[in-house]
Amino acid sequence: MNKNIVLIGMPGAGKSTVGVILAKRLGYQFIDTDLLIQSRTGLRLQQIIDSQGLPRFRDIEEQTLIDLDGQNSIIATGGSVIYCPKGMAALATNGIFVYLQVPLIELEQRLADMGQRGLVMHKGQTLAHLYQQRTPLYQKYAQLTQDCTDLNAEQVAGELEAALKRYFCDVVHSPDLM
Ligand SMILES: Nc1ncnc2c1ncn2[C@@H]1O[C@H](COP(=O)(O)OP(=O)(O)OP(=O)(O)O)[C@@H](O)[C@H]1O
Ligand SMILES: O=C(O)C1=C[C@@H](O)[C@@H](O)[C@H](O)C1
Ligand SMILES: [Mg+2]
Repeated sequence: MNKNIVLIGMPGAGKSTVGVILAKRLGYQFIDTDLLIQSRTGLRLQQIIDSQGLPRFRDIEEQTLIDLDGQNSIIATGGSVIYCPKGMAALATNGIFVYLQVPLIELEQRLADMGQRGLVMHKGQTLAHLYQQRTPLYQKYAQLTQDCTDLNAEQVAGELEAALKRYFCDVVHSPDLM
C-alpha cells in the first residue's frame, strides 16, 4: 500500500498540525502543499494573493498539485484545493481524501489571525459563508471523514490512525473502495 493520505478541510481545521503528527505515527513522509507553493514562488501565500490576485493564486495551487509526486505521504492541502478539479484529480490518482471536519465555532476561535493567512475568499465574505459554501465540496471528495469536535491535535491523529487502519482493512476485503 503506497497510497498518500490527503487531508482536506477548512482553513484552521488542523491539516498541517495533525498531518505532521500522523506522519510520525505512521512512518510516512509529510508534505504541505502551502509550503510547496511558497517555495515555488518565493512568496508567502498572502503576498501572492495581494500582488497577483485570487485567480492567479488558484492557478499556481492547481499546478503545484498536478506536479506533486508523493508516495506513502501525508499531504496537508490548503483549504481551497477543492476549487481545483484538475488538482484534486491529480491527488486522487494515488491518494485517499480524508476530511477533517471541525465545527464553525471552533474554527472561528482558532482563526483569530485570519487576515494574514491568505484565504481564498472575496471581500465581504465571512468564515461562515465560506463554511457553508465549502462543506458540500469537502464531503463530495472525502473517502473518510474525521469528526474533530472538541479533540486536540494529538487526539485527532490517534483517532485518524485507527480509522485509517479500519479503512484499509475494509479495502482489502472490498477493493472497490479504492
Ligand atoms: N485539534 C485541534 N485542536 C485545537 N487547535 C488546533 C487543532 N488542530 C490545529 N489547531 C490549531 O489551529 C490552528 C490552525 O491549524 P493548522 O494550521 O494546522 O490548520 P490548517 O488546516 O493547516 O489550515 P490552512 O488551510 O490555513 O493551512 C493552529 O494554531 C493549530 O495549532
Ligand atoms: O482555505 C483557504 O482559502 C486557504 C488556505 C491556506 O491553507 C492556503 O492554501 C491559502 O491561503 C488558501
Ligand atoms: Mg495548513
